[in-house]
Amino acid sequence: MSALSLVDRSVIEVKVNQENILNVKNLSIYYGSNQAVKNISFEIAKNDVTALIGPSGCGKSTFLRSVNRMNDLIPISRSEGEILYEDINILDSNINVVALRKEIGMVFQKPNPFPKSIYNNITHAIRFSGIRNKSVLDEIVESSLRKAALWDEVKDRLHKSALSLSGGQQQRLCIARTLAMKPSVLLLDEPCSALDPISNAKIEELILDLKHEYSIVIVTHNMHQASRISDRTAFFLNGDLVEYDITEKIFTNPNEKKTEEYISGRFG
Ligand SMILES: Nc1ncnc2c1ncn2[C@@H]1O[C@H](COP(=O)(O)OP(=O)(O)OP(=O)(O)O)[C@@H](O)[C@H]1O
Repeated sequence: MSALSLVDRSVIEVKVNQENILNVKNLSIYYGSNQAVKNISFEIAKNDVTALIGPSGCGKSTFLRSVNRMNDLIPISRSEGEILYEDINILDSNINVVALRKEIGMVFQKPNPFPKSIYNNITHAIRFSGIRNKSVLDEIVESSLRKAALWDEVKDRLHKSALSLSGGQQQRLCIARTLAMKPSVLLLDEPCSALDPISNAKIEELILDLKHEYSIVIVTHNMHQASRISDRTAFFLNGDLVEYDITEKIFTNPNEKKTEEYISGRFG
């Protein structure tokens, strides 16, 4: 038996005992009559990095947005099925969406800091929720920026505009802003696609660090990125979940021919 297969087995054994944080059951999502996600079911493990891959338009972002109900903002969107988070169906009409988005935070493709200071970007939502004590806010700002690996770069200019930061720093600020809400799940929609290779590497390093504390779901078009940072990978095609498995398996020995064709660059 090769050393690699021994490693694979131990990885799989650990994962089997892992707790799930999200349980997707028979989920379908429509925009008017267009069904963008087709009756998918899978479980997302706690403290894993789960990558969603697949060609453009296959439903990755639609699925990701449904996990913190961002699709609610699109009037023609509707969904069927369930996404269970701690046994609560996120899609229920009586869910407190504001509270849900604190628990399940989202970072978008393009860094979108507020046109405010670095400090105020972090504290904006927290102050809104009623926390005004300066030393508490200072502590949250420092710990969030440290977790996002940005503190050392900005600690001397917290009151400067966030827009003065580089693209990569802005994206880490957006991650820090999300972390400040103390989420348990982080949804990342192509967070590196607008960034240079060095910023990209920093975000990947950060994701690997954050997964000890958070469960992370990331949409990426970058196959190398998915294989470098994720524990499990879900391959979407035309709204179907074609295959979902341990990342190493998907990238070395997928079950489905379509998965193999996609990851080897034959389409998409
Ligand atoms: N706001 C919207 N209104 C109507 N249809 C939409 C909307 N957003 C997405 N769709 C449709 O849903 C389907 C899935 O799109 P989605 O953006 O989820 O795919 P994706 O896999 O994330 O693509 P990409 O990799 O290009 O971001 C596509 O047919 C798309 O046209």
